[in-house]
Amino acid sequence: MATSNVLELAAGPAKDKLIDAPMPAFLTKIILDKFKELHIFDDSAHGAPNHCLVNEYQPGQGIMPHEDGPAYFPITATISLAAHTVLNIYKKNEQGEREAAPIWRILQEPRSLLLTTGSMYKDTLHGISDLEQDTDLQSGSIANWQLLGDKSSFENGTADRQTRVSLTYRDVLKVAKIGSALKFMSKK
Ligand SMILES: O=C(O)CCC(=O)C(=O)O
Ligand SMILES: [Fe+2]
Repeated sequence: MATSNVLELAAGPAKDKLIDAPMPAFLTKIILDKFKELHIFDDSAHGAPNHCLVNEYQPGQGIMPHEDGPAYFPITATISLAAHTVLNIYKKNEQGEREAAPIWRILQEPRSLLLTTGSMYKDTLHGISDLEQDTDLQSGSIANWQLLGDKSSFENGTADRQTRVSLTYRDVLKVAKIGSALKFMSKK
């Protein structure tokens, strides 16, 4: 599958561990205040996100269905910039395997915020198809159709993908202070 370009700032030495480092101002200004105002991360381990993934998707690029997993406090805040996409949500069957067809499609508008939490975080997978155009955009097929800010861009039922940048904010549960992280690395 054609996938996005990813910028990961302050990734940790172990996969599920974050090296404690401040996020750059362009990822925190305005946005983190807004999250506070909306009480999004009030109950999370650090009371605020400590990690942000920046993904850039060209038309035709997507991301394989996956779960965000237990390394994070179970809330994901995704800001979409520049263009829309359609996020496919998949349920797991009794064996814990992903069902073939998505159960919901979520239309993420440019400048929108999507929060994934609760059973949506724990019991479903999400992915973005590697399409150049989204089709069947209408109330019967898009779960959040009634919540859209500007339906006019999607009213003919199709929308060409354009370059989209997403900011995915999460609270990584395990954080290594930089001092102990350096000790850890020098032991190798
Ligand atoms: O770009 C998106 O909106 C999805 C990204 C995502 O699922 C992730 O980073 O875990
Ligand atoms: Fe994800």
